[in-house]
Amino acid sequence: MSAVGTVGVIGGGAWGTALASVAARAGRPVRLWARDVKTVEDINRHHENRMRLPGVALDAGIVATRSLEETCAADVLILAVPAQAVRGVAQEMAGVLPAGRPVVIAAKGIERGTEAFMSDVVAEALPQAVPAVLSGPSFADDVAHGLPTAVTLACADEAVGRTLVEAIGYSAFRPYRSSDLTGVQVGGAVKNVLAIACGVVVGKALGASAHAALVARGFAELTRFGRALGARPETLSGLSGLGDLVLTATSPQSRNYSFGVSLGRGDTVDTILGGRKAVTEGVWTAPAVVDRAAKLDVEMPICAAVAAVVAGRASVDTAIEALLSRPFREEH
Ligand SMILES: NC(=O)C1=CN([C@@H]2O[C@H](COP(=O)(O)OP(=O)(O)OC[C@H]3O[C@@H](n4cnc5c(N)ncnc54)[C@H](O)[C@@H]3O)[C@@H](O)[C@H]2O)C=CC1
Ligand SMILES: O=C(CO)COP(=O)(O)O
Repeated sequence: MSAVGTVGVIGGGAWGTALASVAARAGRPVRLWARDVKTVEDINRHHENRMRLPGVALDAGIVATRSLEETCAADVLILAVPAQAVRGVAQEMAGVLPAGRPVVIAAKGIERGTEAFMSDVVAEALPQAVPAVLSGPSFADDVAHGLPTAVTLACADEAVGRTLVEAIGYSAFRPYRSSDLTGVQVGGAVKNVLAIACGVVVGKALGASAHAALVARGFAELTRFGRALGARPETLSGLSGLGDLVLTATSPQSRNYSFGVSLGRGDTVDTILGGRKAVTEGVWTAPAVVDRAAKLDVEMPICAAVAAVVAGRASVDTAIEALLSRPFREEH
């Protein structure tokens, strides 16, 4: 792959907007596709995404558009819509994306119904793309404000991976290269589900010891699942795995964690989701993780508890009771 000129970002949410800022800071002309007309107007007129990333001044070189074709003409694409929307958007892109273009998947989750990882969804819906995955501990707000961040960027083709790192990396946004797409996606998907569980523990005031235990046992689940899928251990304990779990499972800035805190305080799933515009990926990925893990015969009791609570099959108290009643066992 030759040097990168323009970057096209697909998705006008907080993360797409933050990544557009990153690419602009890395010196790339950026085109950002958003479905929502108000977002497009906002970015072009006011250089701000007031709906999804308020208070962040955007580089005037970022041009927003509703034309997928225009955006897909860029040298590199970043796909930053919510995980459950990736297939539909990728199918739309299929008609306009030139062959051989790298598509960096920035969504974190597993597709419901198929239990597919995002790179598999893209491989099916957008076969002409060269898939890559960007994931790691990185809140959109931090990244957009230029605070230091390190992430993992995985691509099976090493040369393309290097070019992508050069295309979007700059001093405060540091992508580490990897070829382990599976491992990177396992971390990004599972940590959101575990962050909900950790939020519940905090919302119910079960104590810092319980919170730490849940992070560690959650990481054991994430690792078991990843190993069964062929992920590399060093990926799971790296930025996109343990790194992102630590961030998301402990910070009120996280939408998944704060969703869990509200659940723990007694709010219902419908009330919490009804009151927020931003996506809470763990809610949608929890059942997909559990179904995929069952097929692999991998035990994931914390993820199963979250899936049961969000589906209304168990109350928070019943789910906690069930976890605390499990037999004692060897630690692994
Ligand atoms: N916000 C963050 O700090 C980070 C988010 N991510 C991931 O990025 C993905 C997107 O998240 P955010 O941008 O934060 O969400 P958001 O809730 O801020 O925005 C979602 C955007 O997607 C658009 N959208 C929804 N369905 C769509 C569809 N079918 N077609 C086109 N556009 C659609 C919405 O209009 C909205 O602009 C998620 O998978 C999330 O886990 C990853 C790292 C950090
Ligand atoms: O993925 C993220 C940070 O790395 C964002 O987490 P939330 O979606 O929970 O806010």
